[in-house]
Amino acid sequence: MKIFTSKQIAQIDAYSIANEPIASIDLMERAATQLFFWIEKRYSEEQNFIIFVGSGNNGGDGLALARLLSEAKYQVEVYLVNVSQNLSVDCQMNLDRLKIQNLVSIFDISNSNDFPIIFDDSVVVDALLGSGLSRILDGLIKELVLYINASKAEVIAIDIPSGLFGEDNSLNNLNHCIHADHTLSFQFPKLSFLFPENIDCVGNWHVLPIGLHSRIINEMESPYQLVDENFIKNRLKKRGRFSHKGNYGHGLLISGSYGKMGAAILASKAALRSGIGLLSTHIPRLGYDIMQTAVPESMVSIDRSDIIFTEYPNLEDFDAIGIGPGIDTKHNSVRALDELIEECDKPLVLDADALNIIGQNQALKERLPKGSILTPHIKEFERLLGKSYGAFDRNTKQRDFSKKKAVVMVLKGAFTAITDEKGRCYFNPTGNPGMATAGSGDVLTGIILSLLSQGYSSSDAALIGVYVHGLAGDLAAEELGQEALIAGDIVEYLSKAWKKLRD
Ligand SMILES: NC(=O)C1=CN([C@@H]2O[C@H](COP(=O)(O)OP(=O)(O)OC[C@H]3O[C@@H](n4cnc5c(N)ncnc54)[C@H](OP(=O)(O)O)[C@@H]3O)[C@@H](O)[C@H]2O)[C@H](O)CC1
Ligand SMILES: [K+]
Repeated sequence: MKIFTSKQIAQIDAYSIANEPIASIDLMERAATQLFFWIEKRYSEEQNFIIFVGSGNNGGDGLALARLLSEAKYQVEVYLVNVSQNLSVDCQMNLDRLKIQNLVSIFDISNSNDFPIIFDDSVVVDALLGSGLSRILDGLIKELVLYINASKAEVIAIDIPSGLFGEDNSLNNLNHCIHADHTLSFQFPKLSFLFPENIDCVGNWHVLPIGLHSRIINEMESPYQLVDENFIKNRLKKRGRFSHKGNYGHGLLISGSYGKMGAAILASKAALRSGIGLLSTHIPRLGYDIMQTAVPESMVSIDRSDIIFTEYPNLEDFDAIGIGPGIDTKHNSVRALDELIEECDKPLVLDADALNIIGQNQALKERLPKGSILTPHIKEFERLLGKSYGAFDRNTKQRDFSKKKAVVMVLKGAFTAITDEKGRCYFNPTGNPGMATAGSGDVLTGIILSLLSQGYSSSDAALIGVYVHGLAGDLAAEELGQEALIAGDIVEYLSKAWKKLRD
């Protein structure tokens, strides 16, 4: 699913109104009806709703919802905060309709003495401001937002939590935005919902389709996309009946150091559980017995050093290379990585300590082979590209870097962001907080190495790898719970995850 900016969504609205065609008041009614259906499924008629309404079309949605809820016998009170004095045309029309219906008490809020008592068991609907937000909140509306946030009542935000921008919240104070339990967003999620730092504002978000025009949605370009299962399934290659292990590539994984052999084991197992034909794992000498015992399916390449990575085998023999998990950042490893980056003309995935080394040696960053995949978490990302003002800024940096260096970058976290050499950004929906556990990243590196070795392009290897890694984590968490989940479980559940994708 493409993700559009608030400006683009306004254009899509206008196009739909002109070309469906549909009157804007009827589009608002359609939106409010979808809100009503969502609420009706979850709350009994005894539930009382306090709906806070602003002066724009977001407020109009709230007023139309108030009418539909009261018609269905829900208890509803409406509080109108006439922030900019003039109501939008459709907001005014819905206010008039609500007054004519005469079932709902409507109160004005002109100062903080007018704020109602919010009981813990009320449900608050936030229809103060939507995508028309043009500046950060201040004055009465900020006070009201703080007041709502201090209550224990459940909060449902319409379209977007009031005060939150659809894209860039770098200069925003997130404490001054509504903290919703649920956000009901029309047709598309907003870009800002996909940035982990906004999670307290957005809560659980749900997309409500309102039938915006498909032609404009198909034609309008966006660099942002939210991945789904079909998107991934369509990228999978068939495994032919007559194929043999030579068809699925030979990968080289450079991983592990004294005390960190677990990283090499996890990444190797993950590669082998993701369809690779042959795997060689290059490890320091003292890890030999451990590796041969724990992962007999992998061949072993031994470093001259007992404890760290200082050299690598002839790269000619391999289809792809993965380097980083547990290699440490000692002087000789830095030198060996430097040499490898200089020489490597094979698809390459760099993770963990390989990224830390590059972060400390910025010249290496300039020499990354085109098509390389970098898989940092946020700390590693900052070491590579510096601090950011916020998630949007960070995402822009990531896209720019991918484009400038023609590399794929995977910023790991909730909604892992994958950027490609065209500056496009794909957000991954799978995964859960239980996967924030030691070794989880090593597993991802193994999966991506496996896919690269099988001949997938860098961007497909990253997209499929991140998706299946998250899916395996989700399937594992379903059975084991998030707390108990360890990286080895992600490896164990890869088989179920791949099967699900092959169904
Ligand atoms: N997506 C869809 O297809 C549909 C969306 N709908 C709903 O419409 C809103 C967007 O409505 P819009 O009227 O454009 O915007 P808002 O309701 O957010 O409000 C705009 C007014 O608020 C003022 N404003 C802006 N920022 C602030 C602020 N910080 N403090 C106070 N007031 C503010 C703004 O004033 P300006 O001075 O900036 O002009 C406007 O007066 C969307 O979110 C959906 O909920 C449709 O119902 C159906 C289709
Ligand atoms: K809102």
